[in-house]
Amino acid sequence: MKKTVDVVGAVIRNEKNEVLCALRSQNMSLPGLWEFPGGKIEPGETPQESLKREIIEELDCEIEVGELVADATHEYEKVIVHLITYFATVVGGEPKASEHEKLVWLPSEQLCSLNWAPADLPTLDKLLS
Ligand SMILES: Nc1nc2c([nH]c(=O)n2[C@H]2C[C@H](O)[C@@H](COP(=O)(O)OP(=O)(O)OP(=O)(O)O)O2)c(=O)[nH]1
Repeated sequence: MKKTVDVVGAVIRNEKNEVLCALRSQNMSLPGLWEFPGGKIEPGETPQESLKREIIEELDCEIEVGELVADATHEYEKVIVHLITYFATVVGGEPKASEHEKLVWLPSEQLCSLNWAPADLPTLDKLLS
């Protein structure tokens, strides 16, 4: 049976209402696809706690976590990803890519120009609705 992983992602918006998009690098699974930064929820963590921790680890900045955006499951070839996304804002430091290939800020209406990880499509639908 395929493993299900619980993953949390941040829809980080700035004062111009742009969204931070992160490109998965060649060292990561799903290389070359765009995602919302975040990662796997560890045992004993709330999704919000995981998200703050992952963003410090991946982007070296502090966020405040807001409302839920989407909660959806996608079956990949080898794994089932249960992705929960939340709106977030940066409250300390500036996002810097350490694991990702690059980061870009895009207005919502341009998000569909990127090639997103399939699990992220319900989040995109919410952002564009
Ligand atoms: N962080 C994040 N992961 C996502 C998104 N969409 C999506 O399908 N994923 C997948 C990619 C990974 O399989 C998993 C997240 O795990 P992770 O961020 O710890 O990725 P990872 O590269 O360290 O995973 P792994 O290769 O070590 O298994 O969820 C997203 O928007 N954000």
